[in-house]
Amino acid sequence: MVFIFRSLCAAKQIKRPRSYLRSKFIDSVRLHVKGGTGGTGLPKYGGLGGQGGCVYCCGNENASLQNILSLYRGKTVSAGHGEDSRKTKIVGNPGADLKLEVPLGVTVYREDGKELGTIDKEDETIILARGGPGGNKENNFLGHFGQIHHVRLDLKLIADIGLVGFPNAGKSSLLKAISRAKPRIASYPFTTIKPNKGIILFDDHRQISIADLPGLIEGAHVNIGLGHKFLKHVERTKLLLFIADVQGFQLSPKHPLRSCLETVLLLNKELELYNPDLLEKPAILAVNKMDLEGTQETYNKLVDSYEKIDEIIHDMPEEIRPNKIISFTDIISISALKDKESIQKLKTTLRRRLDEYAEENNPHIIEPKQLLKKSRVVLREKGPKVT
Ligand SMILES: Nc1nc2c(ncn2[C@@H]2O[C@H](COP(=O)(O)OP(=O)(O)OP(=O)(O)O)[C@@H](O)[C@H]2O)c(=O)[nH]1
Repeated sequence: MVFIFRSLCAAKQIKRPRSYLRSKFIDSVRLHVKGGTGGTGLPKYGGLGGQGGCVYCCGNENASLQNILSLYRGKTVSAGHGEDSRKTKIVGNPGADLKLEVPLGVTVYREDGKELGTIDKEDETIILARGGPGGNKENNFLGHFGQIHHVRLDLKLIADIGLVGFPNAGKSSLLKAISRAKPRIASYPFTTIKPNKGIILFDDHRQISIADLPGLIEGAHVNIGLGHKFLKHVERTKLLLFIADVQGFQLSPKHPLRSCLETVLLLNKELELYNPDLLEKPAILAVNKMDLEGTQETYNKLVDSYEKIDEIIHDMPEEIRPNKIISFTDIISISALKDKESIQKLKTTLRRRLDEYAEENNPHIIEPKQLLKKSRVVLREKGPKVT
């Protein structure tokens, strides 16, 4: 009997997924938060009870939602109670606040769906539950309970560039070649199971962040694979970098082999089905694995097809035809593994396009010469008049 039990356990052990598969990326956490109760006042001497502490969250680039979950799973996150007023200490001390450090990009929602705010910068703070007021004349010297809420912390990665591609296209290889990230690379699809973020460094110390979003496959909109689970992370990126294998993509032997053009159209369609607004973002297409033989011809054909895409799209089968076609600002051929020059070219293009995007979207960024001109005009209009 014991033998059978042990062998069953052993069998179970073998079936356990590998450690990297078990290490989950957590991008949403629910918490029960409770502000501290206010301390009791002392009516005889007019003594005031201390205010209850607050629970709040604060932005920290190095924090993760995993940490919060491991600390507070199944527990109530409570701040300290306010101190009662005593004869020797007529004004009670306030209760201790409780600070939760959260990664940048976290949006906080209350149980009623109300959005409390988003943390985009280091040290930005949102109060999750306020402490109750301490006892005073107005409340008959009885301290009040603090607020109690169920809140959801929802993380959307903040990265300048979102890397979008089907499995095995070479996303991890590109991320490794272009940035300092060390993603897992293997010759079989679905190696990447959680988003990876890397930083592209330039010689003049400019840094651009890039996020690799796994799990996107043909049919993700009907929840095949990881579905659209990670696509929410694309929403906050400024630019989309599509990556496609020049040889095309086949999900499994049961599925049709998609050509490179079909792959890009399918990616386009999956994004459209998730959120059509994503198609408005500037996008660049990188065609990967160009070191393989006979790929130049396929690449040339793809570029030609994209030039007259509005004409040929009607001949495409409906399952791969998007309603709106993304217009790529650039189509670049690369080899993430073997051609450093192509990666450098891609890096420069990404930077140029991001700079253009910043200029268009941030009117506060202006050239020094323009700034001087502007301030002269203001001075002439509003400055002291010389008579
Ligand atoms: N010949 C060639 N092979 C490449 C190139 N880039 C990536 N590969 C190979 O393609 C396979 C998949 O590469 P990954 O970087 O893991 O692809 P991925 O898109 O991250 O795959 P998932 O993790 O499944 O999403 C690996 O065997 C790589 O060695 C390239 O430029 N040339």
